[in-house]
Amino acid sequence: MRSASTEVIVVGAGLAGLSAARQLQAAGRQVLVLEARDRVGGRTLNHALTAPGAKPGTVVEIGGQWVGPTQDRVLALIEELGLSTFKTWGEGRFTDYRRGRLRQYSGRIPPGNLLGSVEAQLAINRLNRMAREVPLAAPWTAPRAAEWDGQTFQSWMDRRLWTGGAKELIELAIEAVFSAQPRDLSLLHVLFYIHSAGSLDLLINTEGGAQEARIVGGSQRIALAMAEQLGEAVWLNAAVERIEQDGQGVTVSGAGFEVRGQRVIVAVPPPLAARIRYFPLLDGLRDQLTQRLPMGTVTKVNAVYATPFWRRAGSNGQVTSDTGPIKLVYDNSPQDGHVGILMGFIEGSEGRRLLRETPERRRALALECFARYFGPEALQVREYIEQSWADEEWSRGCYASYFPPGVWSDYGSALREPIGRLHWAGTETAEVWNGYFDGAIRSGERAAAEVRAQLR
Ligand SMILES: Cc1cc2nc3c(=O)[nH]c(=O)nc-3n(C[C@H](O)[C@H](O)[C@H](O)COP(=O)(O)OP(=O)(O)OC[C@H]3O[C@@H](n4cnc5c(N)ncnc54)[C@H](O)[C@@H]3O)c2cc1C
Repeated sequence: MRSASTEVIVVGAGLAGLSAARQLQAAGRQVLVLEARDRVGGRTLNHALTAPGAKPGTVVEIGGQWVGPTQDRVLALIEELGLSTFKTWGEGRFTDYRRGRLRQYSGRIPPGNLLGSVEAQLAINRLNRMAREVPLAAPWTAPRAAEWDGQTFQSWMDRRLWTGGAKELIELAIEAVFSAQPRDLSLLHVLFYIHSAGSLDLLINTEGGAQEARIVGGSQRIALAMAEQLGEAVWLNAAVERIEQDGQGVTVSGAGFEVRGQRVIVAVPPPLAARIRYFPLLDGLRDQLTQRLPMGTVTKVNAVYATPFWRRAGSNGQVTSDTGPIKLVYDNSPQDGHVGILMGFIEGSEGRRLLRETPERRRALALECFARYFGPEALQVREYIEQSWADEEWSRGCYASYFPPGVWSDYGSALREPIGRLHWAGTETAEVWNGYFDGAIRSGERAAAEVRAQLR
């Protein structure tokens, strides 16, 4: 039995947990991070390429990867850790595939869909305005919270959007941001998320938005660098099963380990937090909240080629499509482009539909999409990497939890509120950039500040 005693125990070595631990250690506090997996980084994960022609050590991300403007905490952390970023590849024309037609275009508006694009932009402006009315700390106190949390985003689209083109574009944006369908999401949650990021434009744009830049060496380096600084304060293969509070402190345990501390920060996604057993029992409101925060569904596909051949044809590698399973594609090649990588997302309903398919069938369907957008050269793949996040024991979905109708209104107050010696972190608890790296880091720093205020 491995055992230890410390001041603060952090459950989860994702960006939230590691940021919390880092802050506490910097403040001179004793801290121990317990991580279920045999690695740190949670929803960030680098994959070392094995494709012939790939330089040794070249990685591609199979979890989260981008950072962008206004994500100030993650950008500052990247700098503090001595890491750097590079721009997402954007030179060349965009590709749109719709109703069986392939078109390349420059600028932001896909051709042949002018009315739909104009209506979609008006809808985005309207959503941005509505979002500003949602208080980030307490979305359920928005003046129209009852109305907005009483409907799905799909109901709003059905009432407000007239053209098929606008419906398709807005639906694609929702799938891209939440890896869920408009029918799954509360309108209030969509508005909260937009305000949390700043605007829907910031959420969906590459240049000037959340997809603007990548991290040299892969995004998992942020977590790896923090874990290196924390050294022996991070225990891997330590899945927390039980958290027991008493008058003097708290005992956190799992198979083969037990740790005693003063405070605990639980920095795992809400559905995973619900799988830990708590003594005394958590109150019903908190437990029912975590029963109602499902994770999105996404499989991320990276296909490696000898060269980024689409660039020769004037394409920037970015695709929007009405035909799945991959409806969004990016050029994910390494910074120097010595091999080419196309990355596609299988999101929401498409992702759910393919969960029970064989890996061979998923691969065939994914490559069929790349070939549809970039021609038969896209079948000459040197390495194919797919990551299904719903199948991951310690994530059970991605990009993050989402709020169905009514959850913010009836349960929102239980999201961050500490319970005795328990504090809650994780990107799902963030006010700013909820669901993103930046939100995860902010949540960890907020939880660390809460704990510091309690420790004598
Ligand atoms: C495919 C994909 C693409 C994404 N794209 C982006 C992007 O481009 N930009 C962006 O900003 N964000 C992106 N995201 C979201 C981003 O990755 C997350 O918001 C962020 O990494 C969450 O960090 P976290 O620390 O809150 O949670 P996590 O990373 O989930 O960390 C939680 C940790 O807790 C551990 N854990 C769980 N249960 C237990 C337990 N019982 N005991 C011990 N440990 C436990 C887990 O193993 C994990 O390491 C993406 C995510 C995915 C999957």
